[in-house]
Amino acid sequence: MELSLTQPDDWHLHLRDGDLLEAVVTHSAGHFGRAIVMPNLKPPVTTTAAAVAYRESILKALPVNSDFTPLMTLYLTDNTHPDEIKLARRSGVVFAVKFYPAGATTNSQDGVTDLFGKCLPALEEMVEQNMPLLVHGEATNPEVDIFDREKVFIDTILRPLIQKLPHLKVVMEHITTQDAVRFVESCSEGSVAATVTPQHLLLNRNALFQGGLQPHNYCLPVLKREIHRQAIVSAVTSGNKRFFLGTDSAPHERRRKESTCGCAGIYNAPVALSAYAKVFEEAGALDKLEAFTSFNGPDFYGLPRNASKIKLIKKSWKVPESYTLAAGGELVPMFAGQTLDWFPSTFI
Ligand SMILES: NC(=O)N[C@@H](CC(=O)O)C(=O)O
Ligand SMILES: [Zn+2]
Ligand SMILES: [Zn+2]
Repeated sequence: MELSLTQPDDWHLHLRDGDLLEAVVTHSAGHFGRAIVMPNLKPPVTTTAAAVAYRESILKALPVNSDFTPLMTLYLTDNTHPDEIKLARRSGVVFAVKFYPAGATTNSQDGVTDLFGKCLPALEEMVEQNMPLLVHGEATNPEVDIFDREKVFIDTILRPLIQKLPHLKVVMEHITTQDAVRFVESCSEGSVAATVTPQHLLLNRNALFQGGLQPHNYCLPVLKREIHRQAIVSAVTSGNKRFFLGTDSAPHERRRKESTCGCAGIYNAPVALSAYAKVFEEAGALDKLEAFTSFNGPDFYGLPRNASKIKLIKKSWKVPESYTLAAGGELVPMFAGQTLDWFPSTFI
């Protein structure tokens, strides 16, 4: 059996820079037509000039003949000036602005400390420019239980934000809870949407502790209870246009994952399409897969759907145990060493 799909895009991707960029970009470019590239580098991509330069280095790292298109983002800070948003829109290469609450996740130290106090002028300009705000939706108050951070963020930041700026386009990234599903479903289509990762569709929090601590299953927002996983699966397989593919593929070297203070992030780019196909197949909803992978994202962003197609072939393949980096070191992918059922062929 095989499926032919309009070429998918990845609406949430970490490509990093330097050696890591060289190592990972081929995996994303092999399957996806475009990707929204996250700006949480060190230092973060806070200006259009930096986004343009980062885009150049991504294009340089691509295999020859690849027509993969990176869609760049700006990293919102307390000091982002509305003029920077205008510049971003005018550049034609920046497609969204990313809101990291300061301290919420990897490289978020320079993120926002007070959205309503500091960022309203920039957000109002984003409404003007029809520039989406992409949100890492977790409360950062250390007293909030880590498993409740998404829900508390919705109640304290996201709902008030949408009430204040109903015309702001918002993507709640990597949703992990039934609360987020309900919230997104309650908002108007075309103004609020969500991306969903393979790990939050296929794993629950038991996967963090199965047979011992499993650092390669650690990402933020952290995996949740089974009821939440099921709610997210129902949402994406229902065909609701508000949900679309965003892998959140977030490579960290093995030594940084297998460490006394391990980094958050799962490297899933090599397995993402196989993993999504598994979710839809198990839900008996393969007919809804293409909208999730290839239609809902571009429709939300107001971009054309891709013209080319890819094939997913139903045959077993073994995920490599690791990928070796040119400069030494390794990346361990999601489902390392395991067998998956759907094999993504290159473009047809
Ligand atoms: N998801 C993660 O656990 N990590 C991401 C950051 C993010 O998307 O929050 C990273 O950049 O490593
Ligand atoms: Zn995030
Ligand atoms: Zn991410």
